[in-house]
Amino acid sequence: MSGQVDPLQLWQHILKILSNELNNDMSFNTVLKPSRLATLDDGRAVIEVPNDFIKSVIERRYLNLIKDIFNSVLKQNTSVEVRINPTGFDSELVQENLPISDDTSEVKAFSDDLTPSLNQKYTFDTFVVGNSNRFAHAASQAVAESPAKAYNPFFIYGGVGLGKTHLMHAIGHYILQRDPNCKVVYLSSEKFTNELINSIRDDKNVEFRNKYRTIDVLLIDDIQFIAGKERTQEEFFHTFNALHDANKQLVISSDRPPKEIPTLEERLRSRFEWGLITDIQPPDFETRIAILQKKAMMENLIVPDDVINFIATKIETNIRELEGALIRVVAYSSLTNCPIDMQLAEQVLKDLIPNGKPKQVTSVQIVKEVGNYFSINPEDFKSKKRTKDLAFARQVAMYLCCELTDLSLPKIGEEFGGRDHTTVIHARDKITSDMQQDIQLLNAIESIKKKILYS
Ligand SMILES: Nc1ncnc2c1ncn2[C@@H]1O[C@H](COP(=O)(O)OP(=O)(O)OP(=O)(O)O)[C@@H](O)[C@H]1O
Repeated sequence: MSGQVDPLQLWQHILKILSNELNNDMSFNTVLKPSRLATLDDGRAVIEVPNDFIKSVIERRYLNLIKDIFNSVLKQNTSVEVRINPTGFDSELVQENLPISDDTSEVKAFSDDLTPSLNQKYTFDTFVVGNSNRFAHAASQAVAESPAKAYNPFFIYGGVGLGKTHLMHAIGHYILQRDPNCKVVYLSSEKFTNELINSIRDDKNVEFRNKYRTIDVLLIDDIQFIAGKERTQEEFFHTFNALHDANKQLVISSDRPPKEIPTLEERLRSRFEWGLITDIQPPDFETRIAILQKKAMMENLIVPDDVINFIATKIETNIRELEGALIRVVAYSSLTNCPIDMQLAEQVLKDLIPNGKPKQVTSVQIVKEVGNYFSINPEDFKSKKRTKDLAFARQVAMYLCCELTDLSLPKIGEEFGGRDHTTVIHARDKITSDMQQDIQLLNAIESIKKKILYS
């Protein structure tokens, strides 16, 4: 039977099943998608992947599932081997030990042809409105209804994980729904900077300018990262003017208001203040409950009210963490086959300190405990080395820094040898996702956390 199968088609089919099974875009896109079925002979499948990291993740986590799918699709016992063969894969995947581009899959920037790539989940429909975000939500809707007419620029600021990106994407979706030909571009200011640097390097300034000055709606996230980058500010200033003069909509987000962004040129600051500035505050208890209920409903999860209340009481300041806690409880229940109840929730979330993150934890303590656990020298966390074990331990440590400290993402990057904040975002999201599928990792991280918090 296997002799008649087109490996390419078969692999596409298997990937499709895997994607459904895993119900997890991030692992799928980053680990499984960059792979191919090289040969299939006599019940023996060889899968090729671009690097050792992907190989080891597939072997550790997905091999049995892949085998099962082969068996059921081919109706014969199939052995599966994973091999490294970097040729023919995207060069980024091959060079890097980590198979991931800078963007998290949650928030993909647009592709080079400026096709918007917005997270499907971030719409107005899925956004829960409460006192903390009512104004930002209403203003976002007004902007989406009448781009470049209501408020231009529209500036949203607020703390980490409070829904700024969600609202920006919702604006993008809404505008595109009404006018699919509208050129809507979403990107982070970091991406803007990187593209600018590339354009300078490749002598493509004109192309860069034309690209950004011919769009209808520019959604630019995390503008605070252009602080101190003079050339980027200069270029963004011209982009801003060109778009604004042409009556195009600009939506800008930041973790703080324009006047508090250090080393932001005055002319940019004043432009950011031309339109409407609105903030998002941490959600109140009722909104946290509503967010958890909505999330559970969207994911078809049945979570008892007392567990929802418990999570909403434990986590007050960050909606991403709120969702993360719910996911952890649900993952733990499905991995251990225990029902979701208060006992389980208390066990899974016992290390969470009420009222947000414990301020006293430092990255040094985290690196020490993670290093102890994985038998890695703390110094190595800052190094350029990227051996498999070290890279993984570093991601765990970055994840814990996001969870347990108040350090900003760029600051965490700095603590790990000057790595980019997008690397930190990737580490955080990857470990969050891995924990949902790997009970051992979940337990390991719980035990490291306990050491950090209580010893
Ligand atoms: N009001 C809300 N209703 C439903 N989900 C929300 C709401 N606010 C935030 N979220 C969810 O919380 C998570 C974090 O939100 P988002 O990424 O938009 O935060 P952010 O403010 O852009 O954070 P950062 O500063 O880290 O970029 C997302 O999954 C988002 O969908």
